[in-house]
Amino acid sequence: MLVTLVVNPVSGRRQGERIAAAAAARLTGAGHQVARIHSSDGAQAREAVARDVAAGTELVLVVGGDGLLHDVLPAVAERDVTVGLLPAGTGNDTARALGLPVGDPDAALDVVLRGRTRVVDLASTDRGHVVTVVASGFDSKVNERANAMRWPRGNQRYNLAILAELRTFQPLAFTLDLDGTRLDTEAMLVAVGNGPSFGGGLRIAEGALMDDGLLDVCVIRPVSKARLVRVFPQLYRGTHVDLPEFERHRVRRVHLACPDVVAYGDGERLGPLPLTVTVLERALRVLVP
Ligand SMILES: Nc1ncnc2c1ncn2[C@@H]1O[C@H](COP(=O)(O)OP(=O)(O)OP(=O)(O)O)[C@@H](O)[C@H]1O
Repeated sequence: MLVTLVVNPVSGRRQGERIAAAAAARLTGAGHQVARIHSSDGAQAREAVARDVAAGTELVLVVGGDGLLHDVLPAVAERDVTVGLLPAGTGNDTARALGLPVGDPDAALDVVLRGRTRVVDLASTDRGHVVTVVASGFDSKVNERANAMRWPRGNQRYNLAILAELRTFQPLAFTLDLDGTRLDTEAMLVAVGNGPSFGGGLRIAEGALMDDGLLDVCVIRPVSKARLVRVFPQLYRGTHVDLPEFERHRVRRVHLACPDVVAYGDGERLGPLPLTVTVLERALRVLVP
């Protein structure tokens, strides 16, 4: 089989190179022909993948996190090619949603070599496709703050940004269009889930299925800051969906508007609202356990 290996050397704790080298050796040993893409950013990676897909590669193996897959989605969505994932990122929410082993590159490569495919939907916007969650509100304000900080690095930066945002955050006035029905609502955040989780296992859209032809629009209505801090851990279990402040709408298309709020998709900055998100059914063929 003709395999394209695309690697983000800076994903996670810079483990991409090591995982990619081991994968290339095993794939070659199993008789596959492996072409490695060398890129220094996501846009270059996307262009190179698009070239390989046009030239007939059969499998695009993505070694990185949600961000790298997000970057190459336009080159593989709705194309006659299969995508394999070797999770090497920080969050790896796509891999989690697909039930792939996270933190065990050998086991992830076993999945690739066994080759069971699943066809999943994508969330489509005019700023690219998203495979997991489009999020806007409290979380995107935290992201904006963290991205503007030079210090400290890693998780500590996010923790500081959360504390700073908690001090000033006020519920936001969203206007949503849900398959043609308008909803004006105050919210802490609005997340549009194709998959269930973002941010490394925060199951904000618990119950979202990646192949149901629908997007789960999840609204967290205003809660006090003390309650927000108290219920936050429930996001890791997905049990927040039973709270009275949680509201869900399953739709094919949603338009989100809210002044001074940006949206993130797959953890990458999509830009300021307004934004329309539409389900793109059966758009990605991916290897799963
Ligand atoms: N070849 C590359 N060189 C440098 N940066 C890249 C490359 N490919 C992608 N990137 C960028 O690196 C950033 C992080 O990518 P990635 O998602 O792979 O890792 P992560 O952030 O550690 O994981 P996750 O998104 O799962 O938390 C993304 O913004 C992506 O655009």
